[in-house]
Amino acid sequence: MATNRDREDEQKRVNYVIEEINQKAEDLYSKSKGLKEDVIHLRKTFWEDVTVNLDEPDDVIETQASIKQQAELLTEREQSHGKIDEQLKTLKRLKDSPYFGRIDFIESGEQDAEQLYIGISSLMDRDEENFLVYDWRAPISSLYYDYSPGKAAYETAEETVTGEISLKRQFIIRQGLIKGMFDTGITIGDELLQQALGNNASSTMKSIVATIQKEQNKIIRNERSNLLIVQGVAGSGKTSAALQRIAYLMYRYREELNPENVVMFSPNPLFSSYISNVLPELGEANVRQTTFLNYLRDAISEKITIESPFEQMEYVLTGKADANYSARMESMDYKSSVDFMQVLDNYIVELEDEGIRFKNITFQDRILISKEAISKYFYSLDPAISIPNKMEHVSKWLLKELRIHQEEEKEKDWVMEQVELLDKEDYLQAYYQDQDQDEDITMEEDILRKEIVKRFFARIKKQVKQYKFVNVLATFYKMYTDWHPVGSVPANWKLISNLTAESLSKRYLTWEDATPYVYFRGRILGDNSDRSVRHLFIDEAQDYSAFQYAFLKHIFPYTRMTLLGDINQAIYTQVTKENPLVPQKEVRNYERITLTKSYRSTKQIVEFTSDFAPGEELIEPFEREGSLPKVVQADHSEITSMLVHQVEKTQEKGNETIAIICKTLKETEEIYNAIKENISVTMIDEETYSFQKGILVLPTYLAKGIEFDGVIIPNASDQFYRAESDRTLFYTACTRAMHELILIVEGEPSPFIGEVDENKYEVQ
Ligand SMILES: Nc1ncnc2c1ncn2[C@@H]1O[C@H](COP(=O)(O)OP(=O)(O)OP(=O)(O)O)[C@@H](O)[C@H]1O
Repeated sequence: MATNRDREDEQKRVNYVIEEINQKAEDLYSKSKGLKEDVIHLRKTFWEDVTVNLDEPDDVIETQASIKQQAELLTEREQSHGKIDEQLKTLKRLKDSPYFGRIDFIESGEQDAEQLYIGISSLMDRDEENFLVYDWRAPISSLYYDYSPGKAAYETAEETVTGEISLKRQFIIRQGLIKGMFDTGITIGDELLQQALGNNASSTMKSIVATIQKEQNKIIRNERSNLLIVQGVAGSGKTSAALQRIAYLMYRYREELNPENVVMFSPNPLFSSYISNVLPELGEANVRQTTFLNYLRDAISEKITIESPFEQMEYVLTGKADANYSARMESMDYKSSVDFMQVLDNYIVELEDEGIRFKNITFQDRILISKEAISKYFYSLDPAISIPNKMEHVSKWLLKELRIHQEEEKEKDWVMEQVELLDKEDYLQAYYQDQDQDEDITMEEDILRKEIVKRFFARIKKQVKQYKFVNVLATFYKMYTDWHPVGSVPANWKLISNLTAESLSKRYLTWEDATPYVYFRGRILGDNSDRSVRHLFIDEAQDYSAFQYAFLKHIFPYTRMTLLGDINQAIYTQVTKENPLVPQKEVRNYERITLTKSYRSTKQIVEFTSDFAPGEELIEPFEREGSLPKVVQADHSEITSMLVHQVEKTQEKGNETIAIICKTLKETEEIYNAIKENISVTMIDEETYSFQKGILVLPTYLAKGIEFDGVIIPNASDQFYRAESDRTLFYTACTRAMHELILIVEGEPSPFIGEVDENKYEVQ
């Protein structure tokens, strides 16, 4: 146990460190000021210090060299200034809270313990001799996360260092003052973690560096695996681990990795903004964050509408009355499988001989090069050439043909009409430009005609370079109208084909067709496989289909992947089959880490939700006490007033953010309209990018990955959550709660509540 004396000593050290920080900051500041003045001066006098002489070729070269030298000097000063700015920012962060942990470590063979203080960034003393603070990502800092006092070891690049930890101490330091200090024994739990988890939810996620747990540390520091699969129960810190892992990798590979090399797929835009503070809080820039939907939208770059996964979900949940419901469900199932990729591949093989659709190249409503001619040229090429390479040949051929057309167009009457519309400046510019390029052309009119046609053809040429002459959508459409896959197809294949063709004819891709289409497009036009991406993180990985995984592997063949998810929260039921989170033989060369401890919710909530969790995985609560979940019975007429009453009661207990989580968007809108007159409430939909503390109403699929102080399920009756397929939704909704969970039931409660041991909740 730390004594008062210890605390005084520690505060003295904090004061000393802050003094050092102040001193360093001051030194840096004056250096920075000097540099800033240098930069301003250099910019002002740039030309004065350059010798400009353009008389002779040699002089020109000398002038260039002189400019280059001056520019380099300026860049170097600017960069140093930028670096100092970064250092000053880090010092500012350290000044508030220089560190959060201390380890006393006696290395094997040594006599004395070394005191290591651990914080978000490393800090040397003024003389740059001793570490006052170690960066939490330094190899030695892993001691703090992996061990309690006693025997311990850590890995460096060269060796394993063994020894003994004689003291492990945690701190809460704010504004330079120690607010809390705990010594961790072998058996004592993590008090800092207790405190952190007991706080209210915030509208943005926080970093967890002070309290990373051993299992999480394995994920964060994993450097071996090309594919790291993390199956973790709800609230086990998967997203947190992913973000600290990014910060770790950025530190570890600082020289080679920059934020553009790391991509993170998030479940929805709200989630993206929810997590966007973590990396900056750790002193790192945010990496490329997107949703898979947006990624596909960008990849298509055509005027085609893509259904969002949420719209698909809404259909699955509310579209049962549709006559084509079962066919569509079958279609989703079929198109989510890897087998479907094989179907596309078979179709593509046939396209090598015939069937690719092209578009006419037109100009002013005249066909310059017909689609038939393009097709003929395409299929006359050597069959051994791949389809995308043939496209390249076609593109080059078209550009050549266009040049001939351009020559012909030049002589036509419309060109002269356009020449007359040119303003004076364009006129002169065109004249001089062409004179520079081609001295033979002396006739002014000819020059201007040429310029006009060039301008008009520029757009067509650009489109040809982008392979816009290929009608990918029509070729894809034909797969459903003029072709039949070999092998087994779903029973409703005819109907599925008709439905798909119908939506394609409206330039609409359902979510289940979107990835297959992007894959197909890439196989025809050439994939723009993104080699700049070195690390791909996929959060909520249980919601991706086997097809989508196969596609991602195809697009990012050399990228290291970290998949994080929870099979219990697989709300898109058709995708769980063949999901990499489910252990299986086929996935090779991967490492799998399982997280079983749930940190988000109180022990009472975790014990309640575990009883109806869909899977068999072990779920362990973190020992944080709270009140029992409440099941509140209400008549139809009093549902709204009961909901409002429960919200108010939950607020009175000090909970700031309360989410009313509904099954569908339809239900969300109904509830929102019913209560908005009575309380101040915000509705969250697919377009919502951020939220404030307060009362929110939203569908489960948008609450994914996020947490709230209190959660109220407004319709936890068997009418809403009965089917087995509702289980993951219900589980996901309930596990969003940190401190309070209330379920309102009209009539019979959901059978999932019936599966819970009766003394794990309270009935009202
Ligand atoms: N080591 C830790 N220290 C402090 N807080 C933690 C730790 N691990 C997890 N938490 C907290 O637990 C909560 C859940 O973490 P996170 O959202 O990362 O879990 P998750 O596994 O992604 O959850 P889910 O799958 O349910 O969305 C967060 O509030 C997070 O800050």
